[in-house]
Amino acid sequence: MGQKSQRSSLARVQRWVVKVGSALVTGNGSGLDRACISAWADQIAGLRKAGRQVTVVSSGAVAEGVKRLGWQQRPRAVYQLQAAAALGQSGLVSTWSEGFAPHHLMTAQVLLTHDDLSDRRRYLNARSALREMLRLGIIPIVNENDTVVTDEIRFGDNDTLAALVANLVEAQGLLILTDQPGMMDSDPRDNPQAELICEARAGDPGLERLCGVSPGELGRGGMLTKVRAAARAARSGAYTVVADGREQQVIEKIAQGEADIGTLFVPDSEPLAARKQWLASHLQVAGELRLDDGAARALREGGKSLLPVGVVGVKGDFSRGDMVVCIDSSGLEVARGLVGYASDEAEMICGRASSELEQVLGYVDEPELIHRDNMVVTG
Ligand SMILES: Nc1ncnc2c1ncn2[C@@H]1O[C@H](COP(=O)(O)OP(=O)(O)O)[C@@H](O)[C@H]1O
Ligand SMILES: N[C@@H](CCC(=O)OP(=O)(O)O)C(=O)O
Repeated sequence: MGQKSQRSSLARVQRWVVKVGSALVTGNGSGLDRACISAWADQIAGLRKAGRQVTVVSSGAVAEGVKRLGWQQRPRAVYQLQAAAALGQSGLVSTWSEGFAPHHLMTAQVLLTHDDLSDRRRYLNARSALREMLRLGIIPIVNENDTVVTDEIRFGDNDTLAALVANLVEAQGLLILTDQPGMMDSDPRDNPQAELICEARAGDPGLERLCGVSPGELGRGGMLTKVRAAARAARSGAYTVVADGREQQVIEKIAQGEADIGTLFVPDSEPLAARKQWLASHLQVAGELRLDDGAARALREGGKSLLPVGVVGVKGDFSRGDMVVCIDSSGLEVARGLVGYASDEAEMICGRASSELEQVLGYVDEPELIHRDNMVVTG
């Protein structure tokens, strides 16, 4: 596929994660840039209005805290960074909230540590809380919980955090806004002649060599963490775009699939295949569905969705969207996937025809218990 068609796929992305770096958010450390934040909020509100979901990952807590304290430079001591982050974060989140207020959109502060995404229970909590916020039309404003992190549980940079959030909410697009037009063929701070790379393959090992060694004065990761974030986001099938957050209507243009803006990192495999791979290896299992022989065969041989009628037993306490394993009558795993109904609902509808769901539950979310797009056959 050519560049144009890949770009135009961005116009179909329904769920975005938009990450903005410290230098941008704080006008290069001179204090929260209300005009920029409000302009991004306007564009994100436009996406919401069109029925698209957006999670914001915003850096800038430390830079803003340092500015408010009147310190001349970023401190090194962890306790000073933590104090600065706590101070800056409250200003950061209230400025985002003011930006969305004219659009009557509510924001919610979400502070995460690495542990939250590596521990199964906390991972599921973070996932269901974020998905519920998106469902309710709230804009989550995510940052690392800098005030409590120690080195072992630190993401370290928000590019990594944003990619993990993209995996978590199953975003199809990750937009990383920074202070450069995109990824250049060398670090523009060392080489003013550096040229923009319009499109690259996410995960291409050659890309890392084109990244300068250190970030800007306020940033944490530089381009290297953005390139790695693109590779990570691609594992769940997401496109990544790195672009200049100061460019007029940047979010809108990218979400419309406009070419010639920023760098597009294209996932290696088709989004669905990548997502299935990720499903198979990255999510913790929350429950189990026992299938009858017909259903086990339909999944293994027919590539079909799992319908409630083929399920004979439900184990575990899970919510809609959680990962469950499907087991055949001899206890062997057949498949795993994201379940369409919570465990109490699944118990009520198992063994029933899809046409009976409304009568049993009083509503129908979808006729399948696990849609084939959300499932990977494992045995
Ligand atoms: N190949 C490259 N293309 C663009 N920027 C690069 C490249 N290599 C290194 N950089 C540096 O990365 C910086 C952006 O990263 P960083 O300072 O961490 O910003 P942010 O706060 O947006 O995350 C740029 O200002 C640039 O100097
Ligand atoms: N959590 C930190 C951000 C760290 C970070 O990654 O910054 P950046 O490289 O500017 O995205 C803060 O809010 O200050």
